[in-house]
Amino acid sequence: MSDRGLLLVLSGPSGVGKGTVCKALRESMPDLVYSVSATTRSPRAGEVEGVNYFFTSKEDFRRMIEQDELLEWAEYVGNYYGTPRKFVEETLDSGRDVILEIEVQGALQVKKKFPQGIFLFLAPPDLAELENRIVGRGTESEETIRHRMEMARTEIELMDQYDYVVVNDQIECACSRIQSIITAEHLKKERQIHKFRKWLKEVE
Ligand SMILES: Nc1ncnc2c1ncn2[C@@H]1O[C@H](COP(=O)(O)OP(=O)(O)OP(=O)(O)O)[C@@H](O)[C@H]1O
Ligand SMILES: Nc1nc2c(ncn2[C@@H]2O[C@H](COP(=O)(O)O)[C@@H](O)[C@H]2O)c(=O)[nH]1
Repeated sequence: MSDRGLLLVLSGPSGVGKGTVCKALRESMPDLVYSVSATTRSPRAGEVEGVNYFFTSKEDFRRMIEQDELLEWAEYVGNYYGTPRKFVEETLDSGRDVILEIEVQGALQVKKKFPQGIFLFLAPPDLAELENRIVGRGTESEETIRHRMEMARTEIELMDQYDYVVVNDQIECACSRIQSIITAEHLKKERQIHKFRKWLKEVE
């Protein structure tokens, strides 16, 4: 039993609002550390290297896979996305909580390797609203939107593999639901550590 930080995995279909909710959450919980992913996708207008993503060539991404530098990775709608392992492990070891904002295939890989993580599925109020949000963001071509919506139907079927499903109806509500979950998980962990220390004393 250790005092490592909590690993939080925020996942869900494209356009549901993961990035938006995660930003609001980090503003209200400034100690929460965001894991910046690597991707082979091209930057969108306004995206900054090392802040939004580490923008990487396919060749470098393959090298990272071969050298086991990624905690998880997935091919999603024609691009690769992955979580740099070392940063996550070092941050958790330092006792701080880390949040990953990743798609579903990757989240389920993390769950296998790291079952003590907290897995949150951010769900849209309904599919029509999800499509409105992806279209409204104005970053994707019609073909990519179609492909991401197809992925969304499969992803939503996997939501019962998560610890929590949080509906993103309103940003502030979704954010405060996640904050309550994090607080409850911290209390749970403290109780477990307390019980473990008590047990250690008894066997000493
Ligand atoms: N609760 C909400 N109500 C209305 N619009 C929202 C809500 N949450 C997010 N949005 C809007 O939906 C769009 C998609 O949000 P966002 O980019 O955060 O989604 P995402 O899940 O991170 O997408 P992706 O997986 O493609 O990166 C944005 O334009 C955002 O402003
Ligand atoms: N499996 C992973 N998925 C990731 C990671 N970083 C981001 N993502 C997810 O990919 C899709 C598409 O992202 P976009 O920025 O092109 O819209 C989205 O669901 C992201 O959350 C990662 O490291 N691993």
